[in-house]
Amino acid sequence: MDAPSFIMVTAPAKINLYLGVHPHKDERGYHRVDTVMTAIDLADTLAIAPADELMVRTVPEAGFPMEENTAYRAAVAMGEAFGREPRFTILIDKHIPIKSGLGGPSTDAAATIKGICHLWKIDPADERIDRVARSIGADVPFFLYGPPAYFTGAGDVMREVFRPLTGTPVALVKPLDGGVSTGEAYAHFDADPQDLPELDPMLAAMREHDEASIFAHIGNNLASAACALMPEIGTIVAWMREQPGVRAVEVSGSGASVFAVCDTQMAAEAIALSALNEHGWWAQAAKMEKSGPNIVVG
Ligand SMILES: C[C@](O)(CO)[C@H](O)COP(=O)(O)OP(=O)(O)OC[C@H]1O[C@@H](n2ccc(N)nc2=O)[C@H](O)[C@@H]1O
Ligand SMILES: Nc1ncnc2c1ncn2[C@@H]1O[C@H](COP(=O)(O)OP(=O)(O)OP(=O)(O)O)[C@@H](O)[C@H]1O
Repeated sequence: MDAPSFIMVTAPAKINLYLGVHPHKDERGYHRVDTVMTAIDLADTLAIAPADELMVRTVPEAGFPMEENTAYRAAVAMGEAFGREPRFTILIDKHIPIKSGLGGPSTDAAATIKGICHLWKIDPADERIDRVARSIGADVPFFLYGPPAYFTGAGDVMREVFRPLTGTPVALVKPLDGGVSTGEAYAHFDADPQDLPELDPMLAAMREHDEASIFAHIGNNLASAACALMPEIGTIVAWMREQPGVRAVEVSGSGASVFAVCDTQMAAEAIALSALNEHGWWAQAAKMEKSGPNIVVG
């Protein structure tokens, strides 16, 4: 059988089990951040095929120019880093909502980088890859590594990898329309900085794979900026805390999504259903995953 003329790459979302934003910034204006992230099984899918020129399309259609798409920017950056022309058609099936704090733009970029590595037969461990990833966005390196991990620097420097929490159920809920822009959330944080949640107990719990302790130490000091920019997020947090079968609730990254770690998949699905039916919010049940983007065809 002939090899397929395209590859398919899954691009899973993430949630931040811990996010601690420090008040000081680096020379680029990026905040120092400590974060523990895990991938989840809500995913975009990318089809990447060799073509005459670089073209990126999304379904549903994006309301911004293709050149601004992180997948396009990642392909251009790969071309520059490896001295080749990135001639591909990239079709992205979008399932991860935009401005949701679930890392959609970043995972699409990481999936593009992994896909191009595969097509150009580049070792993904090549040192140029990490630089390309960081040039697209702070969350992109996480998606290249995959398992739950502790990142520091601007949230783009990997410090420690942990055992996956694969299969742990989560309910995701966000306001139906709109979201929070990451840049605006950080700007709001500067105007009203918040204390750091405790990091060491979370890292110890991740090392010991102690689920009860991990979920007891979930925290995010960017959450109040997200809630200030979009007060409905605070309503969702309070509502989710009252739902049965919930172990922990937190805003993911810069919002607008809120996640609840649940006892069972059924509890996560019941929460998603009530959020949708009773409040008209966007909602989805998901599970924690063990890796970032994966090539599934090709
Ligand atoms: C909120 C998180 O998702 C938590 O994982 C990340 O910190 C954000 O990662 P991201 O979406 O990949 O962010 P980027 O696209 O790199 O940055 C968007 C904007 O957020 C702000 N930003 C981002 C990361 C960081 N450590 N400090 C910042 O101040 C900057 O204004 C930047 O222009
Ligand atoms: N592949 C992509 N998918 C979605 N949005 C993209 C993509 N590429 C670029 N964008 C731009 O990114 C903007 C959203 O980025 P932003 O970082 O604010 O939100 P996010 O979806 O919450 O991502 P994150 O969780 O990484 O912070 C969109 O409004 C759009 O203009």
